[in-house]
Amino acid sequence: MSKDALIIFDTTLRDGEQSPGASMTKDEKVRIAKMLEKMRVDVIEAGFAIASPGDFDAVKAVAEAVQTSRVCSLARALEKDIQVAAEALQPAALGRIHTFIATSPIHMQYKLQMQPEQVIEQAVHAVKTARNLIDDVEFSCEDAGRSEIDFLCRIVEAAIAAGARTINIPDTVGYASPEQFGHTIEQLITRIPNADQAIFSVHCHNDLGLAVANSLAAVLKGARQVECTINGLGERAGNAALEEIVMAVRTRADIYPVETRIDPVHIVPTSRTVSTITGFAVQPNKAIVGKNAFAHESGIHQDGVLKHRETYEIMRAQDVGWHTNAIVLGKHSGRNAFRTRLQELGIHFETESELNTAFTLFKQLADKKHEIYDEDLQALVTDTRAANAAEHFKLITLEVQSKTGEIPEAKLTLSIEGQEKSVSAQGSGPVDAVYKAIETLVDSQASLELYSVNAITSGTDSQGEVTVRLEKGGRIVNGLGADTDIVIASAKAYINALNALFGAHERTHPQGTGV
Ligand SMILES: CC(=O)SCCNC(=O)CCNC(=O)[C@H](O)C(C)(C)COP(=O)(O)OP(=O)(O)OC[C@H]1O[C@@H](n2cnc3c(N)ncnc32)[C@H](O)[C@@H]1OP(=O)(O)O
Ligand SMILES: CC(C)C(=O)C(=O)O
Ligand SMILES: [Mg+2]
Repeated sequence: MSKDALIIFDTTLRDGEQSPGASMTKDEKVRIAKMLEKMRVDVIEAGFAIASPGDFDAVKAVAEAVQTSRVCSLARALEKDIQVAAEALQPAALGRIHTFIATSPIHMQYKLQMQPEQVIEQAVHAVKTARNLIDDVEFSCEDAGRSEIDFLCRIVEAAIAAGARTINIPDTVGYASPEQFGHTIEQLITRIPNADQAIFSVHCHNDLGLAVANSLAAVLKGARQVECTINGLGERAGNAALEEIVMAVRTRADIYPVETRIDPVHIVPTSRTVSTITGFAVQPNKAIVGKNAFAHESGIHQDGVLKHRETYEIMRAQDVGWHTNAIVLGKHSGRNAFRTRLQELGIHFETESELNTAFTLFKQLADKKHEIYDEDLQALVTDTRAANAAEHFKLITLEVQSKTGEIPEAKLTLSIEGQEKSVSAQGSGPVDAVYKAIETLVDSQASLELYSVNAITSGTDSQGEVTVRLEKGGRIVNGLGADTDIVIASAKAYINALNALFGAHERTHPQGTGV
């Protein structure tokens, strides 16, 4: 089936900038415009030239910087707006003036305070004025989503006759529903006698979360330009998201009879740039560009993806500019994902029982911590190996009391060669109390040469990793312990060092003395 071209009109720099707090400088607009050009966006609406001297300069700068995409400026249906837009677009290799006027009864009566006939007259005059200045003129019926169909047919026919080559039908307040909006487009295209002389475009807002659905419904009924923004940025709840439109028509080529020129590999980098410049974070579950859009945490999905990616992915992460999809280890993960990640990290267990111990420890950790990072896994492997080694000393329970103005106290139960022993001790701090309690039971006669704590990853739910170095009679041993509770990590590290000191694998300093 041969496909029609779907023109992608990006208005991140105009409607996107109308989001409160999203305004951009001239240089920022140029930076984003160059990325849009690289992505092969057909039309870039760079701003509303009459809005301010800064926006005039920005439209002009984008017009100078961009060569292969068409650059557009918005203008009310007023001569002065259109003249200023044309002036800003002077340097453009390919320019477009986009003029508009509202067509809904509520806008005409209360905002414009004009009769419908006057609105048609002003629209025609605006289109003619623009056509005298530039070849490519787009006309929009603002609030078309709430306009009467007969009036829309009349004004659009007049605008086409006046020279508009693109007719844009905006759902300005995001009121439309897909079936109804598709029907509106279908009626306009079939009822307007000169409809074949223009490309029909849609511009949908997301007040009911339907911007993309409405745009795609319109495409099915003959719209061949979609106005959209990166990350769905835009007035109020935003506009249709460019990345969703582009990937929907590409992924469901079986449904949509159109194709875009967009190179989707630039989508994620552009999304990030827009987010950084505007300070509007992308929600993690946002389609295509959200951090979780290609991430899998649950074991059944991970197992499926590892066996055959398409079981849970309808697009390739790399196609839209992600480095890769992601298998995120967490409490819902299964053995297949766990084993695969360990293999990628070069960690191999000798026996299935070691892997099982590690998996049990991993699940315990995942209950305490949202996400398990590679560093967590490495610490966990140390713990597993310690847990599987023949141990003299094993931590059974630990309770620490630490209160402002009171001396910290640790109550500890250790298994020493299979026999459980309990003790309490006080210390200058919680860790000191724990170490005194351990020594009361073990009496190792070793001296503590080093105690250090590191957060393994960032965040307050990060694991603390404790390293302890003990020295006895010239023998030096290190112990490691990791836990989300750093006092427990400290106890584990100390006991791990004691096991090394009294076990078969102690490490001796080459000189046999000191550190
Ligand atoms: C749906 C949309 O996204 S439309 C675009 C919205 N974007 C913006 O408004 C951003 C840029 N806007 C601006 O900087 C300013 O509003 C300006 C420079 C355009 C106009 O500023 P002001 O002259 O001070 O007018 P103000 O904004 O207060 O009111 C808008 C005027 O334009 C009129 N108007 C609104 N739309 C149109 C139109 N499409 N064609 C002609 N006149 C229009 C209004 O009726 C009102 O006229 P009035 O002052 O005679 O009552
Ligand atoms: C100016 C027009 C196209 C607009 O942004 C809208 O109606 O939402
Ligand atoms: Mg809009």
